[in-house]
Amino acid sequence: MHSPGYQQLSCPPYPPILGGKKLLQKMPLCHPSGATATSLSTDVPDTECTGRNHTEPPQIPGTPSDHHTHPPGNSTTALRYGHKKLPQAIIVGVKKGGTRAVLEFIRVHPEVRAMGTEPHFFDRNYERGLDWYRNLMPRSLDRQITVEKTPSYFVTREAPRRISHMSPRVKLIVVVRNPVTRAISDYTQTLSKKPDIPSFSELAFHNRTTGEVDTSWNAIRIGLYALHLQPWLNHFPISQMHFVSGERLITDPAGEMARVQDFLGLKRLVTDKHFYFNKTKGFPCLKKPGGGGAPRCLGKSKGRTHVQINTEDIEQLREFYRPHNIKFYETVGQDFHWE
Ligand SMILES: Nc1ncnc2c1ncn2[C@@H]1O[C@H](COP(=O)(O)OS(=O)(=O)O)[C@@H](OP(=O)(O)O)[C@H]1O
Repeated sequence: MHSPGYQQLSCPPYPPILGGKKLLQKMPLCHPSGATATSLSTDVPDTECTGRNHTEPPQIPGTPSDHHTHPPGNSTTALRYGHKKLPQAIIVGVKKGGTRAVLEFIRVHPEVRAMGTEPHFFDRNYERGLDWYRNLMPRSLDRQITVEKTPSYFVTREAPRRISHMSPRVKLIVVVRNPVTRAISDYTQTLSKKPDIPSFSELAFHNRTTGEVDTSWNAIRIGLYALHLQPWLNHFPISQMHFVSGERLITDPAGEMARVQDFLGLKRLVTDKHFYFNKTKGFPCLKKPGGGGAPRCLGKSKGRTHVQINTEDIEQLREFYRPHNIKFYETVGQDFHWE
């Protein structure tokens, strides 16, 4: 996890919120003390190392530090001679899909510069303007592309219009995962912060006996991918969107990242040589390039043990999502095999 300094928050505690479901909706995020932004996400590049502690320093927008990036060979050059650009590619979703893994893996590429934290510009900070947004980005050389990730964009109604207004040619990456597993992952995360919330089943179903699913609960609603995709298609051709399988990202990270690099028009430099399977974590992790130093796994909040949910509930949710999944597969022309 992050260092204590990273976790220190400068805003007051939230007022008590009544009702379990509200507790599970996204609340405005506090920011690390000293940050000038009010709503940068706490989903930071919380990579952990095998062998030594490798916590990254806090990101303070607008300061000329290089912690936005991992150090590929030419990052120093980019820092000295580069300039801040609006992103040419954005990982727009989905929450708990595997977005941090894609960002950390793609930023290994020497032609990629990435912002480490989530700026939440197109949902929470839009009124701050494009100059504010650009200033958050790391410096990059002309040939390098700038990438950011904010998974809540995918379910933000205004985001497609706002993003296309910024740049109609921006490339969009969506990391999708079985919506049932995604919902359980989302709930597990909330439960870890608020242990007193109602059970998953109480929140997921209006009526447990009839199996009527409560689509107003965010953890369920986010998984209606076909629904959320429609507004994007009013602003972007589907060819400008790339869908990463959150499942394959775990079983074959190099394969998924090859497709991401192709989509971004990058040479396939992030390959199977960069990954190893960490048995303790149960996930692929990054090898340290050149063999020196420690390898890097994502942090403890990535790859949590999920809350146990009874099989009938899971089966009912699978049934519920099936037609939505099929519509999604048809729209994107790809079968993710979530049945
Ligand atoms: N290599 C690797 N290491 C660790 N975790 C990995 C990896 N690849 C994918 N994942 C999956 O990423 C899930 C978290 O998704 P996100 O990063 O999108 O979460 S967040 O929305 O930013 O909070 C996280 O979900 P949980 O397993 O539920 O914790 C992981 O399953």
